[in-house]
Parts: sequence; C-alpha cells; structure tokens
Amino acid sequence: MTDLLTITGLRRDFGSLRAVDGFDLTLAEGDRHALIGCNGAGKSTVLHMVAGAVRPTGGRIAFAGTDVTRKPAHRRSRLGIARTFQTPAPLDSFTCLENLTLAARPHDATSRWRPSRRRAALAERATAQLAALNLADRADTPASALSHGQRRLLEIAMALMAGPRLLLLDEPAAGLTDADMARLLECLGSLPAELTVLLVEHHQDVVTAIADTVTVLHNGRTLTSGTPAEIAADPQVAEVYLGTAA
Ligand SMILES: Nc1ncnc2c1ncn2[C@@H]1O[C@H](COP(=O)(O)OP(=O)(O)OP(=O)(O)O)[C@@H](O)[C@H]1O
Repeated sequence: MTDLLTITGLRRDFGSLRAVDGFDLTLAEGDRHALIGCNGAGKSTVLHMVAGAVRPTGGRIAFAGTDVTRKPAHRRSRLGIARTFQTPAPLDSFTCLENLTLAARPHDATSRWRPSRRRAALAERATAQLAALNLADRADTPASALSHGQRRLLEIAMALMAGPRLLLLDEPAAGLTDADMARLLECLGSLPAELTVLLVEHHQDVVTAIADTVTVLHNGRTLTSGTPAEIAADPQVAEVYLGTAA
C-alpha cells in the first residue's frame, strides 16, 4: 500500500497554548485510524489542520504526494479530502437528495454534459448514496425533519458524494441513540475498502469497530499508538483517562 497522508512535526499554537505539539502520522490507502484522548488533547485541531480549516503553526502535511500544508480547504477537497463536523451541517430547508447533489457539485466530473443529463446523473448517484446509508425513504425529506442520527448519516453521505480518498470524521457517534449507533456502525463498516478514514471519537465501541490502529493524544502529543486491543490494555492510557498522568 502506498502512503496517502503523511503528517510530520505538526504544531498549532493558540496564543500561548500549544494545542498540537509535534504530531506525526502516516496513513496508507485504505487505513482506518482513530485519534483518541481526553477533552482538549488536540484531536479536533489535528483534524482541522488536515482539512485545511486551521493553519498549522509548524510542521508539514502531505497528501497523495502533494504538500498541502498551506493549501486552502477547497483545494484539499478537490485533491480528495472530505470531512464531517462535530455538529452535522446539512442545509435544513433542502431535502436529503438536494443536500447530496449540492455536496457533489464542486467535484462533478460531468460538468460538460447537457444540464438535464448532468442533473439526472447526479440524482442517480445521490439516490444510490442515500440507499447505501439506509436513507432511501428520506430522499425528499427536508434535512430539518431528520433525527440527529439521520443527520449524521446524511452528513457522511454528503462527504462521500465528493468521491474522497480520505474521509475525516469528527465524533460521528456523538449524541446518537443505540439504534442510530448501530446504523452508523453498519454504514461505516460498508465504506469502500480503498477509502482511508481518520476518525476522532470518544466511543470505544466505535473505535474498536472501525479502526485498525489508534493514536492516543495527550497534551497535543502522541502518548502511544497501537491496535484497539493494545490501546485498551495499555496502563498509560488508563492513567491519562483517569487524570493521573503528567
Ligand atoms: N480556536 C481556538 N482558539 C483557542 N483555543 C483553541 C481553539 N481551538 C482549540 N483550542 C484549544 O486547543 C486545545 C485542543 O483543542 P481540541 O478541540 O483540538 O481538543 P480535542 O482533543 O478535540 O477535545 P474534545 O475531545 O473536547 O473535542 C484545547 O485546550 C482548546 O481549548
């Protein structure tokens, strides 16, 4: 497998606070990696820097052989990086189908087609994406009428409409009911094998189900990394979560 994402010495200061302090990570095509750690460890800041929403203070991010450290979010998105947010962000007054076709527009490879053919092709892809996430019966429902769990799934579907190579998921399981969690796990379990996923998540069940490898962040630095089973058995990690680590 070739490396898709290489993060080297990544740093971010907010005033005098060093939120991310020399973070390294390499992901190959198809890797499923989780970032875990206590509140304020720096997980979301790493994700924001990979997405291009927060500018690093130092370090380098390379994606598919291109240095993207200073590239704006929309350029990274065109290169194949898609993300979801801690709070789902679909457009409330638009239907699920409309949200999906809008999400695909900037990445639409059919732009030279006649408008009617183009619309039909996009709608077909969007319908297939909704079906893949068990939302087929919600195609014409406004996003505002969805449950919190369905909005999370819709947001993932929107990210997938861009045809990404790297999917960044920021706490996809936050606030979900058990039933919604089961749907989310099903959805994440059926993502294309070649799609690389970098996940920030507090729910251990989700991390164990999705991730092959895990990095534990503590005070902006990597405390340790390993398989979910290795991390679950690591006493250092337990210390961090119990608040007894330095
Ligand atoms: N825009 C910002 N301005 C100032 N400080 C920030 C900003 N964003 C994050 N921080 C600080 O940086 C540190 C890391 O925050 P971050 O959100 O990355 O942590 P996290 O590990 O994702 O936490 P959580 O699990 O609570 O989401 C925290 O101390 C946070 O308060």
